[in-house]
Amino acid sequence: MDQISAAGVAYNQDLTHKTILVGDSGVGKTSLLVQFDQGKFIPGSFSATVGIGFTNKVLTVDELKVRLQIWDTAGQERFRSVTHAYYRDAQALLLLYDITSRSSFDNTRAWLTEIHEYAQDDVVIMLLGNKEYGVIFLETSAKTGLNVDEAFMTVAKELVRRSVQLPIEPRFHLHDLMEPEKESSGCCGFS
Ligand SMILES: Nc1nc2c(ncn2[C@@H]2O[C@H](COP(=O)(O)OP(=O)(O)OP(=O)(O)O)[C@@H](O)[C@H]2O)c(=O)[nH]1
Repeated sequence: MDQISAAGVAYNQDLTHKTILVGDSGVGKTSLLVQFDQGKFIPGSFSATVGIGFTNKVLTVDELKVRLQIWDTAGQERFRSVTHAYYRDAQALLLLYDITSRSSFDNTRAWLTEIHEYAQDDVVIMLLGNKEYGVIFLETSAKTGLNVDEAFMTVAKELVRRSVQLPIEPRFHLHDLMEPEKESSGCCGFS
């Protein structure tokens, strides 16, 4: 039955939205889902997903419960035909690439071609750049203005954060240089 959110949106909370993670092997699909589901990252040796499995998550959007059934697929080429079979029922697809791997980004074009071929026309598609270089990362569009303000604001915030964390302190204090106070002889004091 439809529920009305605080924002006046009618939405059936009983619906489960099939959401699929796709992308090259090793881009981090399983790791992303584990992080989202369990809030942890297990570094170490990479074991490629074989087959397909799902995790259920319920999110709250404007006070509405949104049920996601998130499928983690195997990125290896030999499992591709299995993955295609799942595209048809998907309401959302998260296409991952690894920002440290150029080939995984180049291959997103082929992934999108497959998505357009096998998935529903109105599927929600999100491109995600996973992993990190230890630098701030944002994608922008000078055309649409996407993240343009955010890019400069993010840098400005980081500059402020660093200056707050690392205040410029004098390396020594004046009183460290002064001779220890001599015992007052009483001869020269002011009274
Ligand atoms: N540094 C770093 N390593 C990551 C990140 N995400 C995943 N990894 C590592 O990348 C390797 C591959 O991650 P997986 O999550 O198994 O990749 P996958 O996309 O599920 O791979 P397939 O199952 O073969 O499709 C593992 O060694 C992870 O620990 C990340 O955000 N940062």
